[in-house]
Amino acid sequence: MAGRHRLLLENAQQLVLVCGRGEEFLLRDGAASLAVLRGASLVVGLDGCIKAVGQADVIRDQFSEATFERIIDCSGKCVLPGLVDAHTHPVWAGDRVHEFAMKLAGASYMEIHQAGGGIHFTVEHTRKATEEELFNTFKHRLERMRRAGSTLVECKSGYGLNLETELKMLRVIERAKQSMDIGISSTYCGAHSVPKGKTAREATDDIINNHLPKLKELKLSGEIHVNNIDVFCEKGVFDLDSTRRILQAGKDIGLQINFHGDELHPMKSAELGAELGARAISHLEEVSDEGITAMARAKCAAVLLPTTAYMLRLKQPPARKMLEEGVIVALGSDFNPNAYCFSMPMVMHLACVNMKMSMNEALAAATINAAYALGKSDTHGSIQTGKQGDLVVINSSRWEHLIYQFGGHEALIDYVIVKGKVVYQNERCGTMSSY
Ligand SMILES: N=CN[C@@H](CCC(=O)O)C(=O)O
Ligand SMILES: [Zn+2]
Repeated sequence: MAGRHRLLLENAQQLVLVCGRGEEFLLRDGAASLAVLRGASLVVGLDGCIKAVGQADVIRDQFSEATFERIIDCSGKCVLPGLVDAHTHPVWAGDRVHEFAMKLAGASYMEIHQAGGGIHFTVEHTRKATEEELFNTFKHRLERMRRAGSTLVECKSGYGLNLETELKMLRVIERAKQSMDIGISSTYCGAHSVPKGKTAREATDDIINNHLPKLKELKLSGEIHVNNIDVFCEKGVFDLDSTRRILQAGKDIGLQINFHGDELHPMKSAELGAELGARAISHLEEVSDEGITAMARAKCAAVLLPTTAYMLRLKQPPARKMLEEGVIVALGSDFNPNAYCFSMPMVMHLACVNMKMSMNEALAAATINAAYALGKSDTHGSIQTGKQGDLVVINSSRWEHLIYQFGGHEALIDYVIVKGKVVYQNERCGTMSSY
């Protein structure tokens, strides 16, 4: 194949496809036989999509007449799909390090929340922050996530709780979507907590009667493209009935359902999500056996958040039971002022050690399954001809080192690539060439 192409990654020791047969997700058995090529190369076209993947000599012959904007010799290195972070709260102002000290001293998440801290502390600061201030910190956080290998990130609003600030946050997310080389799935999370001065019912009515109609209007005008709707379904926050009403109203305006459920108390969130056709439910530390069965049957992804369970010393979600029962298990960093972690490699490590997932299962959960949770596994989450050229190159002959070396991702990751463009290059690989 002649012509001009964007990128050739050549002669990788391991090229981790993740899926070998175009799967939209991987269950336990699929993850066990993760698709990996050895001595392989891949080509990304000028449109940012993968054009060919195969043995290095075959690709060399097939593209002997072609030219490339960039060629990277991956001898001794591994190529993986860009990581997908299925759950983050990255737009906010204010510093809650003092609450970390309180939790270390024994205060619970909900004790701090009910005392007016937690989400409410962040809401106060986010309402006061300007859109520019929020964008600048958000941009920096996205760059740190990308530096750790994430190329598609789910980003929530939820620190406004009033229409004005929720829209301010969603505009910040939209601006990053349009201007940064990283994939973003945006989530309206106006039901992240009950705002001070309102009851849960009043907040629910405000969201359904005011927030969501405005979002629909802005979607039609093309100003803001929100993908998902989220609710913190929790004792003392939004109960099952309010959650149902809000999620259904969001689904009615075309949003995918992806919400916080069964985190601190068994709320039957999983059963509700399966009933409503939720794309994903996050947390699930307190999920019931019936909820697991319902999620598996409904192909509703479980987005597990190891850093929050670790940091709050919660009981771990029953990941092994979910995998045995055929649930699609995905991972997210849950980056937020309560769980301050940007790194999906560390999330995968914690999922293995604390949730007893295998490294294969953790990688599938942080790639194809996380993409599925965001409704994007047709374009992201595995290395396959036609999919977006989002890739991570590590300087190790075994891909598992990305999980095994806890906190080692900054030394391991040589290149992060989005749509075939190198968006991060480790300084050990020389200076970044401009396109
Ligand atoms: N549980 C609710 N929401 C976030 C925490 C948000 C915050 O504390 O600021 C979570 O997923 O853990
Ligand atoms: Zn969350």
